[in-house]
Amino acid sequence: MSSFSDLRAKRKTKEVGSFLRAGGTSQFATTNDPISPIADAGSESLVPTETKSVSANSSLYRCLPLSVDIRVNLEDGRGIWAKKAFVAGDILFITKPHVHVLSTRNLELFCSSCTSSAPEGGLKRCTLCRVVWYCSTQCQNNDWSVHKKECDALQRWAAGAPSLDVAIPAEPIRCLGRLLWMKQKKKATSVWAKEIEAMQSHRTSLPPEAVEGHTHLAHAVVRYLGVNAPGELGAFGIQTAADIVDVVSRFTTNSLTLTTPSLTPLGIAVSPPFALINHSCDPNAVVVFPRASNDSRAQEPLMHVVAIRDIAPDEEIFTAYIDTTLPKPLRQIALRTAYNFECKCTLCNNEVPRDDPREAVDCPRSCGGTCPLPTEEDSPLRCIKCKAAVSTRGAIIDALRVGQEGLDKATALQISDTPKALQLTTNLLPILEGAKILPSSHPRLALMRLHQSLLLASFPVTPTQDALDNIVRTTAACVSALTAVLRAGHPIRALACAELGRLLAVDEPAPDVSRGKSVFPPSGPVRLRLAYDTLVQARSELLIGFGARNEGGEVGREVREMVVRIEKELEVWTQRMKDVMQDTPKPKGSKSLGR
Ligand SMILES: C[S@@+](CC[C@H](N)C(=O)[O-])C[C@H]1O[C@@H](n2cnc3c(N)ncnc32)[C@H](O)[C@@H]1O
Repeated sequence: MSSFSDLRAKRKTKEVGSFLRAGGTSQFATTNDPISPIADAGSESLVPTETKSVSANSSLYRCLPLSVDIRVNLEDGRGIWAKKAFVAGDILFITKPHVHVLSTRNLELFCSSCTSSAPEGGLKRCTLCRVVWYCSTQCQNNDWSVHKKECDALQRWAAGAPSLDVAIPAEPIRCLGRLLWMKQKKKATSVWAKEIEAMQSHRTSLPPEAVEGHTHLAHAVVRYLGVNAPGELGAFGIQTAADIVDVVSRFTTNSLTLTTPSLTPLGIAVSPPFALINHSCDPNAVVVFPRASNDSRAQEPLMHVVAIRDIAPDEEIFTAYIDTTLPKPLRQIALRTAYNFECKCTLCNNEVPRDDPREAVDCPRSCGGTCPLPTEEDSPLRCIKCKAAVSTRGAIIDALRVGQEGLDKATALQISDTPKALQLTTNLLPILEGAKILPSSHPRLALMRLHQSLLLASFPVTPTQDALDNIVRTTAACVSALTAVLRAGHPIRALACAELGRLLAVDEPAPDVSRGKSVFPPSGPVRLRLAYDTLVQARSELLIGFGARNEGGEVGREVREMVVRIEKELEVWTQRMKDVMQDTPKPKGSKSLGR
């Protein structure tokens, strides 16, 4: 079994300590925008009328395999479509982002080039800017052609910073800086630059609040580049104010979150081929950075787009830009503000499925049915199944409000003041439970997931059986709630299941074998058997979410090793039991079995 020291070693940095991460399931990082006719590879303007294939005359996006193509339609602009059938776990395509940067707090923990965590000898810092770190000389050399510009800019920025906490520019500024330096180096006529230029911009339809944000970002980027006069921006292909707004809008609409193989956010990436994929709240594909065993370290980060359900030929491929565990009203707000569109996916189009587990309370008579969450202007609430009236509408609305406020506060405090954040989640969860809000509904599920990650982050050095059982129970509750809202094989659900298996396999400080099977979590060999079954289930889901050909990615391979180890332990245990049975003297008159 795993020991606590193993568990703690895993948690040494909060980044790699857990298979789980709190928060959303967003694949895109930031955003904003609507649909404009888009120039294809040969800069031929396409006016979208009906769904139309554009890949035949395209010289761009060479990394896309023949099994998919780019089509354009009025509803959502360009998108990627399947040309053949795929099954869940198939890798649709693999690509390296055109640019990526680490978020500031990860700069010292991961290699800025290949994004691996520190090797045994530690990372080496660039001695000039003292901001970026590399795992090897090879990675430093690979990055130098862009970093040499970035290095000067980082030094200039630090010299002009009024205080230490703003001595490093925020990641959107650094990412846009790298994008523009690379564009300058590759030349505007390169395929690389044309792919960046072809990404969708929402410049002409930005809402006023987005314009303000874009303007701030544009000013900061210009300062970071060290540009003194507008004319100097011509070197980056920027001639007018509209051009710079386009650059920022393309970035915010199309950038995505760079993650570890276990989905912990690492920074931001921009990949034009991946940015062709449209959104659905019930996606058929995901993007992951799984570190396949055959991917070379120097090539990383490599993003893999993986089918999480079977996809038929001529079906559009969708990923989710936002957290799909959120209820429809919150998903719609997130998509409108960040991506400028109204989602009409299968999940949003259904006039809110009245029993959507993302937004429901239990039946007041506990008949097994549910009632949709109340809103201020709703008519009387009734259980969908037995029609019992809910008399606690005011209390539910209060619990939802308090839960959301507390979630925002605890999320903001999770790193700077973990104990306070944990106190908040501990106090809030019973309020939501008391109001009968389903564990899979918002904000209860988000609070539970945050609570779980805070428990893990503050796991005692020598935990008691109670502390271990408590985190196992919380993780099991998260798995069960995620199972209600995410399909089997979704990477978040798969990781949660792997985390539960791993925790169940941790050595118990004080096993109580008399506990019985009906108590959760069980103890002793029953617990070990449950750990085994949970890890086997996790592995089958990881093989989908992180790609079957990738063996479920780095986490899938780790889980397989755990399964093999536990299998051996179970064998030893069974053998010991047999030995004990054989050594036990038989009561007089009893017949031996098998004779
Ligand atoms: C990352 S881009 C996706 C590719 C984009 N359609 C294109 O033509 O380049 C994101 C933008 O595509 C559009 N989009 C994506 N999914 C959509 C959907 N489900 N419905 C409508 N528009 C969508 C929105 O304008 C969004 O801001």
